[in-house]
Amino acid sequence: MFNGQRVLPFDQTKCQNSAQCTATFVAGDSRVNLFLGLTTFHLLFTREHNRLVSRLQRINPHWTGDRLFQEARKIVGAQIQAICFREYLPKILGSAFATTVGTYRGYNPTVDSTIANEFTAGAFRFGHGMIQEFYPRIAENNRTMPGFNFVEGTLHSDKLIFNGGTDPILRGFMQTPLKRPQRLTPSITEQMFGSTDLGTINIQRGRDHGLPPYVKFRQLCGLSNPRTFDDLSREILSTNAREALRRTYSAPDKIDFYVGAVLEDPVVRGLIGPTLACVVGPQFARTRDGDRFYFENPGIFTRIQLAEIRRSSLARIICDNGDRITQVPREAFRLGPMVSCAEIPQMDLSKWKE
Ligand code: HEM
Repeated sequence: MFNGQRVLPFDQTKCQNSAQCTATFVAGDSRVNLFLGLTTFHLLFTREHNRLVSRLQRINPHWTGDRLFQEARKIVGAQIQAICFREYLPKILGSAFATTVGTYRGYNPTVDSTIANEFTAGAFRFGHGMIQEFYPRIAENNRTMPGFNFVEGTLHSDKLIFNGGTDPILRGFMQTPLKRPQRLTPSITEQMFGSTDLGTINIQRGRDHGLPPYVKFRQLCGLSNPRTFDDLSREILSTNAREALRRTYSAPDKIDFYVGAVLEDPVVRGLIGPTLACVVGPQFARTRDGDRFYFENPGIFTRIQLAEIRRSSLARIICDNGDRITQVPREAFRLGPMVSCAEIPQMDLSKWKE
């Protein structure tokens, strides 16, 4: 506990004396302090782990500390997978979800679940286009309170601890629409990276990693092979964007994968274009199908426990682990009327009684 909040452990090396002390958290991923939103989600899932441990301890008083830790860890891993495959990916991939991820058919030991270079060095960085310039914060009873510019929210975990905790940030997220189109915002092109910028870094990283050009991915994904920049007009609708490509590249086959891919308009009911969907979807399918511990693989949980995991949701995680959240939209990733947390389904942990 710190300042009345349940927080992560502090990085002691960043606070050797009170005069030069920055509030920096440690977590399983070194990016935990990168952005207040990300820090908030690290906090939520750590709190969920501890919440599950206390509940499971009441249900199974004979379990050892180790057993409680491992069972809670297993459930949180399953909840994250459930949120990823049932709530997040369908919204990112829209109509491409069924064709690129599809239904789960059990563990397949021949599937290589490691991350593809083109996914991490290029495709999944589409998320950089989702970053917004300004994040509103919303207090209890829907009162607005000062929000923060993206850059103010980076590497500033102190703002979480001393400035209202998780809830105003979470309410702001749940009630702010996505940015469209998802172009890189000035914070990350002009402010955060000194003389370079995140778009440039992504392009250069793709080249470092030897990613083939955008047109090669189009071919692999069954799209047309463009001879002119206007041949891209089915996927890149904006004439301004095609004009900018024409000014920047000598020919369509010179376009960097990252640039062409993020300029595509989204697939039906999705948020990314067809070339990105064709790299992102199959990656998640392999991550799932080649994972013996994927939560829906028979034998990982009992059938009754699995039914409970399927009742979990990001909205429920927010209700249970925010500082004092009482209302959420039914689906945390979708704008909608705020309903009482009492209306959000929750797991019945008595199914873990032994
Ligand atoms: C919160 C704001 C974010 C910031 C400031 C940020 C910044 C960065 C930076 C500096 C890198 C390293 C680039 C390099 O050296 O190649 C990176 C990598 C990456 N980012 Fe982001 N990012 C953010 C959000 C996101 C989001 C929302 C996504 C996806 C949905 C994403 C996906 C990735 C991926 C896949 C990599 C490559 C990771 C790896 O190869 O290990 N990022 N990001």
